[in-house]
Amino acid sequence: MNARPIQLSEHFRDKRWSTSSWRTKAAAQQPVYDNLVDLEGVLERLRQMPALVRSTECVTLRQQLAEVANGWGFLIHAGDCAERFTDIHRQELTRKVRAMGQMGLLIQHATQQPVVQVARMAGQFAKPRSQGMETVNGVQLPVYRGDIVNDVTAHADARRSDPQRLLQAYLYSAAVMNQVRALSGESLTSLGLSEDAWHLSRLGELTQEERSYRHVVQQLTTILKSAPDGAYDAINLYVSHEGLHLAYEEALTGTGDDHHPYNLSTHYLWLGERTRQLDGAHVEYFRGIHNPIGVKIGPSCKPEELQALITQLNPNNEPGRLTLITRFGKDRIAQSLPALIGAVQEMDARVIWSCDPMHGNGIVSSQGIKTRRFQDILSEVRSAFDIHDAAGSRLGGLHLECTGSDVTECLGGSADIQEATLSENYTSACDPRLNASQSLELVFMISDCLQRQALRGAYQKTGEMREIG
Ligand SMILES: O=C[C@H](O)[C@H](O)COP(=O)(O)O
Ligand SMILES: C=C(OP(=O)(O)O)C(=O)O
Ligand SMILES: [Mn+2]
Repeated sequence: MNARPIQLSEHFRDKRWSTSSWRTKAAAQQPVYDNLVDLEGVLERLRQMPALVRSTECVTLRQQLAEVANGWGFLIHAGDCAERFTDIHRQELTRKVRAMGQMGLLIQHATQQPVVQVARMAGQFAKPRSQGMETVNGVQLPVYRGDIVNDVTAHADARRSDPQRLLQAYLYSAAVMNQVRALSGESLTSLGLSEDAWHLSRLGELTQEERSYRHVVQQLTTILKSAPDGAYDAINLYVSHEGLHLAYEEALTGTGDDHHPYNLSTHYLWLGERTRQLDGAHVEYFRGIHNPIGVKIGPSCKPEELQALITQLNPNNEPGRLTLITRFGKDRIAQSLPALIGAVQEMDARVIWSCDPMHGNGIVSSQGIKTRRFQDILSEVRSAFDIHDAAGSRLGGLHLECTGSDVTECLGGSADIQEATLSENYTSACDPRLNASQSLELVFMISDCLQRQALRGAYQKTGEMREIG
């Protein structure tokens, strides 16, 4: 079905876009550099650097996402809150790719539909912050803004914005991308899917839920054993990051094979909750690139504002171009989401709805550590499914902060992480991530919602109608 173009306001139609037109607008959350000559030198070097992705890969991802927007398939978008240069480590990367693949397999098993996997990886180095300054041990310091800007160490020198980090971020992204590409097309099984990798050995006294998780893993293991190598579990991972540091993004924007502008440092970019001002520099940059994009939507977003954002970011109403990533918090989703769904339905906008159950559920432990409760995260995802179902809409994606190793950053889950043990292996430099077992558990615990949705009647696969269930 061809989507109806959305009416662009005159205000917008008149404006010419270029890779640098964002510079005429107010840009939130940008670092301040004290040496602009150094900065310009680094940006010039970045402009000469090879692309990290091909525009044709972005087009393929857009096509796969178009299927999801049309009701066929599911998007899993997940990874670190902030990648760190020092965490870029061969085995750690393999664990992250494996965890993504395992979540993908569980979703595919529940829905019997394709899963599109996009990692927050190979460039997720820039962080927007609530405050510009913080006090550590009585000393006022600029906040950490991600490894692309400064260092997390609580010292004035470390917190200075250093332009050389832009080049390092590019080079580390290239190194990560190289490993992602090396694993692409491999079978996930070849990365090792032992009982340990499914975190089965953790389960002690088996509850009903744990028994059925074990059963699903056994089924998957049988399917994987009988399928030809890679037929069911081939790794096909796209990469993404928040398009925050606009000078960096501009330097890595080039012309694609189809002669349109693309950000060639990543397949997919998203616009953050703190930088999606309608008249701001980030929206200006995003509207011109042809990559598939996402935009975070928090409780402050009004229906008319969402409609204006959609109009600016996807004026031709192309399915696969735009994902709305909602992040309200478990207690606010019921109040915020229905009116926004109504706004999207009113304009017949072809978007993917994705749920980020992380960023509205942050809490601080009694020892002052940033954390999130597994139960709150699960509750927001379940509510998102229910609210979309009730409104005749469809939840097409899940957006998580998680990692492939055994960190202790979020509370609860079957690993039962408590406040007292949070500091045992808390390595995130920004927000708390689900560890590998909590991630698999979360995805498993929404299998019923995924299944119900997949069986819920008619859906549209590009060009044809099919009935299931
Ligand atoms: O990842 C998201 C934001 O950068 C993060 O939640 C901001 O954290 P802050 O409120 O500690 O600045
Ligand atoms: C900054 C982030 O989220 P949000 O913009 O939703 O706060 C993030 O995804 O890490
Ligand atoms: Mn985050």
